[in-house]
Amino acid sequence: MTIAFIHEEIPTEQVEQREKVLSSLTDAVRDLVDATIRSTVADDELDAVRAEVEALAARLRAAQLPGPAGVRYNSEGRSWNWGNAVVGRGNAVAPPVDITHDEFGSAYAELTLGAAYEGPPGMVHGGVSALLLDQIMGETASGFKRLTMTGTLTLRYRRPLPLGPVRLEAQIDRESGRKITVEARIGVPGEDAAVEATGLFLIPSWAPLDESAASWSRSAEG
Ligand SMILES: CCCCC/C=C\C/C=C\C/C=C\C/C=C\CCCC(=O)SCCNC(=O)CCNC(=O)[C@H](O)C(C)(C)COP(=O)(O)OP(=O)(O)OC[C@H]1O[C@@H](n2cnc3c(N)ncnc32)[C@H](O)[C@@H]1OP(=O)(O)O
Repeated sequence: MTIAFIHEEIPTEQVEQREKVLSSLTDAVRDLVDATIRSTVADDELDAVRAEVEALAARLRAAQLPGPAGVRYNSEGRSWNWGNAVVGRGNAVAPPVDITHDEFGSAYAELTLGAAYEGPPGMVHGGVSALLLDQIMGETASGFKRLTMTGTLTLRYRRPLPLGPVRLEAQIDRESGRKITVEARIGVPGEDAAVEATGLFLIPSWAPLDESAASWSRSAEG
């Protein structure tokens, strides 16, 4: 197994320009996903749209990475993970979340979950809540200054969470050596939590305890 960050020497300004353009495309694709789920147009119209979508995919495939997007960084300390399943700016499958880190050890996010994230009728899928919680908790544990991986995630689903606006909050509860315990919750803004989470995040034994991003390019062999 190898976990490696990719050093790519692209100026930050260029990364940010690309990210802006890519994010707009991603938003449009998310809208396409929502429109597809909720469309009631006739079957032949669905078929005509499919043909156009296939043509668009072919245009994007004109130049492709050989595999997933990975996590990349430049020597100015800018990193980008556009394929990430939760926060990837190029990933329309990812919920539209933007996490704010208050200070080291605490974070929050507010977003709206639409039809693409449904589990029980009209409710957020429990796995989507877990996905969002795992990410905000992982980022909180890491603080972007050390590599952390989810070891154990415990969730308590207290009440159904309706689709619509949601708020996530996370904070570090305690730390001991390579173990960081994070508490988090997701719910309707201003209401009691729908899901409460406790997670044990681990700094892998092969990773430094605290290090700047640049040296995380080393690999784990195991
Ligand atoms: C180049 C720079 C780029 C810059 C990028 C900037 C930022 C990007 C970086 C980070 C991003 C920020 C945040 C991350 C955001 C989101 C998080 C996403 C989270 C994930 O999506 S992540 C995928 C799911 N996750 C896994 O894929 C883990 C698979 N697994 C392993 O990789 C190993 O298993 C590991 C590493 C967990 C442990 O391995 P290890 O060798 O380090 O530790 P070892 O086994 O020796 O155990 C030492 C002590 O931990 C205890 N322990 C071990 N495992 C435990 C467990 N699972 N639960 C509870 N306790 C556990 C033992 O019981 C012992 O305890 P004691 O010392 O008390 O005996």
